[in-house]
Amino acid sequence: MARVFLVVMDSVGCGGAVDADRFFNEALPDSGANTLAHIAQTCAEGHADEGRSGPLMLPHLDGLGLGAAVRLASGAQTPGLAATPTGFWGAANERSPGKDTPSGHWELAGLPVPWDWGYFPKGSPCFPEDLVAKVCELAQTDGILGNCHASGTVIINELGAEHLRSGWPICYTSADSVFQIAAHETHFGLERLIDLCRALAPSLHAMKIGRVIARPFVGDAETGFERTTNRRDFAIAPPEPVLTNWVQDAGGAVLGVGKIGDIFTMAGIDSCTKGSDAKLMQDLHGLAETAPDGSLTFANFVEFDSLYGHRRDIAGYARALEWFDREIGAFMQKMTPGDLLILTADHGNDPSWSGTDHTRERVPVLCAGVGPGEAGLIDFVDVAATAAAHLGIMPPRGRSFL
Ligand SMILES: O=P(O)(O)O[C@H]1O[C@H](CO)[C@@H](O)[C@H]1O
Ligand SMILES: [Mn+2]
Ligand SMILES: [Mn+2]
Repeated sequence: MARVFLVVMDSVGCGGAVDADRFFNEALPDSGANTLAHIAQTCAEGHADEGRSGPLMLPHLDGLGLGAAVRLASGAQTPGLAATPTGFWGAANERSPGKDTPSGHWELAGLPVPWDWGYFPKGSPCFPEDLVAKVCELAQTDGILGNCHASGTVIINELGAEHLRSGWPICYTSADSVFQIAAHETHFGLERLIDLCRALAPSLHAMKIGRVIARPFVGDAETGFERTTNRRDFAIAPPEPVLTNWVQDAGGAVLGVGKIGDIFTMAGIDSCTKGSDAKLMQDLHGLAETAPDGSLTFANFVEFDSLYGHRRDIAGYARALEWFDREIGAFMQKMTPGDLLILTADHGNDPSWSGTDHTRERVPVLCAGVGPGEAGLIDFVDVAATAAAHLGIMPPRGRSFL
């Protein structure tokens, strides 16, 4: 019996990317950004004690080789992460010209991004007039709000009241190839927001903008505004078959957990569950019991990134890692002979860094169900090749490191 559980810890990078100097947060290059090392160092200094305390405690992940992977990737100090690995571990470098979620996931699934993504310039307005006109026509509004680079939680608090008054959608972007629309779930309407994003997506994809994202929120000016989990992403489809297709074509079931369905536009995916990370973790535990022989379970846990990395919340990120570590320890107890668990990440999002955008970093690659052993410094596509080879599939790209 062979099964693969490929689990992406969104944004849990480990520094050391060879081209970090070509990626930026505000005006600062990402060289030196290191999500895991900087969290571990801040925890050890006693400066990340909200809702937790002391050095970063990740016994299961560190036991597989997390600290060793950080040190290999970047040479950084990893206080608290000092175990001798019992898993099969390494660190992977990304080649795609992008440090966002689709770039990372496509490449982990065997397809480096074959084009340059489109981006919107800094400043305001940042969107072309014809795009703004199209939004207004589809939304039936006289204008849009935002029209700039922004953090999603900041901009709804700045413009939420104005949005309720005018009814105009809040449109913003980031350092990633995204066009995001925030709108109130009841005042603007959730379905209306999702329909608007769906209708806009083809024109934005033609500009090589990777995703149109609906960002619904609730609340009012007095109590404050808060995003809901009803986010929807309309992404460009991968232009070539990826790991999910390889497995499906070989007759295996492909079970998505979390954003995976959106990221791959359901290409090669039989079913996908959604919800908070806590709910997704229950789904993952359930799949340990039910995923069939020959299957790929492909999961993404996004809250490291969306709740803590972009918000530059070091203590929150540490809490999320410690929760995940406990859960993954319980998951490993449920694994049966022939199961391969691969834990990795899609990019960095160093919560100690300047700005609010992702950071270009290597990512840890940790395997349970095999080992112990060392994969060394590998490429993102080798993750796909390893997963495929474990299921008896000859990978068209990459090299299995097992
Ligand atoms: O600030 P928020 O809205 O969370 O946006 C973040 O989420 C986007 C999509 O994942 C990224 O491009 C980043 O800018
Ligand atoms: Mn991501
Ligand atoms: Mn992100």
